[in-house]
Amino acid sequence: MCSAKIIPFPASVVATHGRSQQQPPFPCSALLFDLDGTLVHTGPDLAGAMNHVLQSRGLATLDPIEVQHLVGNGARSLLARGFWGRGAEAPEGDSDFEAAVQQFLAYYAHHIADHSHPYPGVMEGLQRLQEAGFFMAVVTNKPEFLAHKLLAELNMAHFFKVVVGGDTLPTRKPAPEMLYHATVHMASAINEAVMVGDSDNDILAAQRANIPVIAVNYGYNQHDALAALHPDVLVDCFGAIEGLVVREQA
Ligand SMILES: O=C(O)COP(=O)(O)O
Ligand SMILES: [Mg+2]
Repeated sequence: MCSAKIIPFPASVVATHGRSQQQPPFPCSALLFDLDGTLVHTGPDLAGAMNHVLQSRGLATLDPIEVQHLVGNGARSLLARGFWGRGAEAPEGDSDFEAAVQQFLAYYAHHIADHSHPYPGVMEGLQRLQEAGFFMAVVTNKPEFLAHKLLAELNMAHFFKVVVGGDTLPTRKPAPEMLYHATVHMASAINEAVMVGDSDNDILAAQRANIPVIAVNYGYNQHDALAALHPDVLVDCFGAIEGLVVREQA
């Protein structure tokens, strides 16, 4: 059984983001979905590409579970964390690192859907949400070409009117611009949108855009860490989402 838990906003969140708690179901026309850890379990293929790069350089490989906890800030950041540990930043102007990034991207692009698959209930849930008339977008920190490739290989591309990647704009999540961009390209408005994601970046981006955010705890971040960021609702499976949104008529 799916469950959805409303996370009460403390005064600090209200003061910082200027928004009082909204109660679901949220009236909206647009749903903005994070990709890795929310729609698709990509961890094993990301780990495969990471370990390919590490191995080719004679370095120790990483446990795939460890790699998936490093996902969420794009490919360069993932690789930097794989090389130097959690919290590491991708260096600028380091030609060796840039060569490793290209090696990672090339390998990952060829193996992007070897093991990756939508989480349980995602395909059916997206189908019902589309039939209910929601406009849907993917808003991911993954490079845009990889997001398109993954969605095409998993037969998911037809659900989405727009895909915004980590390199589509000069900024990426947790900045809110990707969310604005997605709604503009769906002929919707930001105040008619709800974000769904599995990480701090998704929750913060939604709070900065002043829109409701539903966090999922089956992805790459733990329940308690997510709850501490005060998403509006925290769910433990994708099927809970359709009970939390209601299609707003224009
Ligand atoms: O960091 C990535 O490559 C993608 O992460 P996201 O889809 O969870 O934004
Ligand atoms: Mg994610």
